[in-house]
Amino acid sequence: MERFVIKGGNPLSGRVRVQGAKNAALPILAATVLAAGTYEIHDVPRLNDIDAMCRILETLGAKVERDGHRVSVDTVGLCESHIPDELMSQIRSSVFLMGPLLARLGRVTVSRPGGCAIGKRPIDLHLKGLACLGAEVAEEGDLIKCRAPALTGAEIKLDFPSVGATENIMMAAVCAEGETVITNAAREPEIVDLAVFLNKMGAKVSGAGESTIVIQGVREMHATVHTIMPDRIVAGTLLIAAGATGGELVLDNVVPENLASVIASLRQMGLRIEMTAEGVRVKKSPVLHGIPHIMTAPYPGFPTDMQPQMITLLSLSQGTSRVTEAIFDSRLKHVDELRRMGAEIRQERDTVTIHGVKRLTGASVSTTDLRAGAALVIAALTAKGESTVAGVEHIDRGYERLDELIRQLGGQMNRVALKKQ
Ligand SMILES: CC(=O)N[C@H]1[C@@H](OP(=O)(O)OP(=O)(O)OC[C@H]2O[C@@H](n3ccc(=O)[nH]c3=O)[C@H](O)[C@@H]2O)O[C@H](CO)[C@@H](O)[C@@H]1O
Ligand SMILES: C=C(OP(=O)(O)O)C(=O)O
Repeated sequence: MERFVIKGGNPLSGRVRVQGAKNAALPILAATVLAAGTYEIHDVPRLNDIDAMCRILETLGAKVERDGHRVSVDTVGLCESHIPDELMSQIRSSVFLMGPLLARLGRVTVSRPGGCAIGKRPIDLHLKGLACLGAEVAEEGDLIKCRAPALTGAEIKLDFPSVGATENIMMAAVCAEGETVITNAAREPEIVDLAVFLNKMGAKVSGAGESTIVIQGVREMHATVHTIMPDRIVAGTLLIAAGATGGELVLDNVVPENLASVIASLRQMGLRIEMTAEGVRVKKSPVLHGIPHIMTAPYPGFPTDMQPQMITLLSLSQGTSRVTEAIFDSRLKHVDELRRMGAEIRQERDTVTIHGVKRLTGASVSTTDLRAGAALVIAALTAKGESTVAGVEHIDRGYERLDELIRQLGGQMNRVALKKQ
């Protein structure tokens, strides 16, 4: 086990190329199962979640080779349709293999997926969608067994625009007989990247990025080469880290449109953000102002994955702000930890009211999820004195070597092994 030891007070400044997106790389790696062949995927971030996905692909019979950010996956020998529980429970994205395995092998057996502990995360919409395409879904104890000798296109209206359900259904439908129409689909940019990948494989997916996605089933698909889109959440986290520490950063490999709601909020607070040819630049701002109310929402709304980092920044901004978490039912666990660092935050169910303070104070804090961890790291980078952040393994799920990056930008952050008791 490791923890981060952070000494606050240094502004983060410099230039960074933002990593490829975890939430695009994971479904795209799962999609390699759809057609036998050797895929080459570039800009895959080096993260715990990617390691876990590669282990699952190997367990299914694929060969995976990694060289830095390049991953090659050979799915010719793929034959296994059961993902063991210890692998399923390591990541949320293990669930993405259901659709592609059903399409390729006609069967799949899984248990409940893991992922960040941010509330109840049922998979009913995934299962309903697969059933609409003709899969027989049986729950036996902890196991979910799906069979579908053939999948048939269908009209599927999602009760909520779930990112994972949209992706799973898209992957199951690409080889189904006939047309599938997904309405109330999620519109996240990672869904567009997945659709681009599937279309390079020979699929016919249109409308990704909009609420209605239409998929014409095809008989044959093939392996391809792809570069993963930039990680909008990592970019947003770094913008907030620069703003909170009073630094100036240039971020390359950013698609500013994908961050529109975050950039709009940061500008409203007084941060100066400019577009560059490669991405964005954030400049020092003398004063930051609170925001009356931010509510998380499906894309293009304010992302739930940026909510914890935003609460840290608002804790250091003048005036009173409110934030409502409307996507997950237990994603405010960082609030207690930020209070221990001197933040003035009151919580009422899923809404927090924040009274900005001038400075936070170093403390020993701990995280049980990825973005809450990022929020605590940012808080520690601004705080007076030293902080320790435990739960580093959660942060490593989504941020590639965050400690090295922060040091490169002038912050004082070290990874320290916890002594065995
Ligand atoms: C690997 C990945 O891409 N993870 C992202 C994905 O997670 P994930 O795909 O799990 O998120 P969803 O969009 O599915 O979940 C959103 C909401 O829908 C509910 N729900 C979802 C599925 C279902 O079958 N039934 C159901 O009720 C969830 O409990 C949650 O309240 O989108 C989330 C919302 O933007 C992000 O926070 C995660 O970073
Ligand atoms: C919640 C997240 O990830 P996951 O869905 O993989 O748990 C996240 O990336 O913030």
